Amino acid sequence: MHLGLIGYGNIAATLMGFLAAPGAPAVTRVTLLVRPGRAEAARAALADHPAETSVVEEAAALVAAGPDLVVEAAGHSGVRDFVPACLEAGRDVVVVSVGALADDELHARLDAAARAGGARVILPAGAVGGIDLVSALSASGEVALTYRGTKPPAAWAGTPADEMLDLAGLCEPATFFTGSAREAAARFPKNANVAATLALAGPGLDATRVELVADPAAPGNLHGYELSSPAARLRVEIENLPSAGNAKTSVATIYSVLREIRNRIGPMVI
Ligand SMILES: NC(=O)C1=CN([C@@H]2O[C@H](COP(=O)(O)OP(=O)(O)OC[C@H]3O[C@@H](n4cnc5c(N)ncnc54)[C@H](OP(=O)(O)O)[C@@H]3O)[C@@H](O)[C@H]2O)C=CC1
Ligand SMILES: O=C([O-])CC(=O)C(=O)O
Repeated sequence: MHLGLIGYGNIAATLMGFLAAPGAPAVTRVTLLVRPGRAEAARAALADHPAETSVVEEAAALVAAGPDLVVEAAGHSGVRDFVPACLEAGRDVVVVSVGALADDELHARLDAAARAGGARVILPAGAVGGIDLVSALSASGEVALTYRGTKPPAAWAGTPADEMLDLAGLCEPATFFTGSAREAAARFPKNANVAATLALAGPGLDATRVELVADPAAPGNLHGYELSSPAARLRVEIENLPSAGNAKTSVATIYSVLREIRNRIGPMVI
């Protein structure tokens, strides 16, 4: 497979490591799209990678390279800047920064671009699980979903939580946000993508209730949710290991992207 990758931060670099490991999906070529001025550093970092790699700085160059699948791992602005062009050119895109779709205008733009190009936007489960059931149950009638995201204080650094709490001095759990998934995704673009994923699979961005918590005793990044529907009730608690390169991002997110790649290559999808 020829993989297109947008962004070269924690997720992309860790993913490239996974793809270099024995038994990895057969990605033989990677075209990486980075911001202008970042290409040299990315080229140097990937010099020894077993796949054939090239680094470009414009969406047109990524599209021209002809990747079989594109993965966006560049945050909400990366979705806005580069994903529409990939879709219009007929490339399916795994959008990791799902919360970007909380912007209705961008959501509609992606939808139109995908239709125009005959391509698909693939929303991975990311750091959360059970999306298959949430999505399936959304057809069963009225669905209610409440999500709680709990992370250690350091994972909320640089977010609005910084202004609301003394993160470094926190001695007990503090709930600093309650609201809709749409609001959470917009205000916490690096931490509330999971809320958007659950909402898009389930009752929608405005109906999904979200609580965000900083907890100095949290053993990792915790994602919990409760769903009730006419067909089933569901209670999920996930304890995720933060990734080494970014405390905000759980490692499971990167395995989830790897799964999307594996499912595109192998004969069986699971
Ligand atoms: N679905 C899910 O469950 C999850 C989704 N996420 C999403 O994934 C994103 C990436 O996570 P992670 O890799 O850990 O974050 P990092 O901050 O480590 O990496 C983000 C990278 O994206 C690059 N970037 C930012 N804007 C653009 C742009 N417009 N064009 C190209 N590159 C850009 C940055 O480049 P530069 O160095 O130039 O700034 C940086 O290298 C998060 O921001 C979050 O939105 C994260 C966790 C879970
Ligand atoms: O990786 C995580 O734990 C979840 C996350 O940051 C997000 O939802 O944006």
